[in-house]
Amino acid sequence: MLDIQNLHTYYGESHILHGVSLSVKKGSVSVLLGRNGMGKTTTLHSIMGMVPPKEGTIIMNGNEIQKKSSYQVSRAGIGLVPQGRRIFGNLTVKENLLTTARPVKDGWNLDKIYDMFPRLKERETSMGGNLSGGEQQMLSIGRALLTNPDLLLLDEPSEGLSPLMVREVMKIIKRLKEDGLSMLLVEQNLAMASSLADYVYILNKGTVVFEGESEQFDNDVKNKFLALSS
Ligand SMILES: Nc1ncnc2c1ncn2[C@@H]1O[C@H](COP(=O)(O)OP(=O)(O)OP(=O)(O)O)[C@@H](O)[C@H]1O
Repeated sequence: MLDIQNLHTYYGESHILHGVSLSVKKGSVSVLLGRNGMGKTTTLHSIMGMVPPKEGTIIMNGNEIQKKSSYQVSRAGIGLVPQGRRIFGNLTVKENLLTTARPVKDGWNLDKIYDMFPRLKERETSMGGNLSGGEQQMLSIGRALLTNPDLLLLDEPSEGLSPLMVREVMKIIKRLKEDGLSMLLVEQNLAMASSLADYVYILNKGTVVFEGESEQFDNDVKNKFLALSS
């Protein structure tokens, strides 16, 4: 579904991604790991056209998108749940959900989102800025789903959440996976990453230093490439 080859991305003169290649198969979850500052968010932003790459190709459903703007990438079928959630604080929950929605026959609609996240229905008229971190994460996921993406990019969805909320978010992502949604997940929470991944990539200084099936992502790999164990 998504195939990235040899991506080079810069911020001004700073060369951040050095030839990143990765892919997401239809209906599967690829997880992108790496310590802080290694280029995970930059990879997602490059895919979304927010920080366009200088070199490389990004193919989504057979079409090259590396030169498209963000709204075109969204129309090409990619949704983003951004790091830090990026909720519109001065819009209500319902407005947050509908502002970027793109209805599709038999796709996600407001009722389906409220079935999946009953808490958002209860808080429909609350301002986005007044929600808890967990509620904002639900809202951010719901907002992205309402663009009816074929592929969902999630940037550290567990960041800053309580253990209880991390489990909730994990359940939601599992359910989306069971429903067949393709996802590229950036995560620092190794337990969450391990339980959701079909395929794992590890980034180090803008280069993929490990890739493999989730079974190959064992403690040796974690210790060697992440200097962490789960
Ligand atoms: N807007 C920017 N301008 C200049 N440099 C940036 C900018 N955003 C990120 N960087 C730099 O690019 C590198 C990669 O950052 P990136 O946010 O992609 O890392 P990350 O792996 O997602 O880490 P984190 O988990 O901390 O978000 C870092 O060295 C960072 O300082």
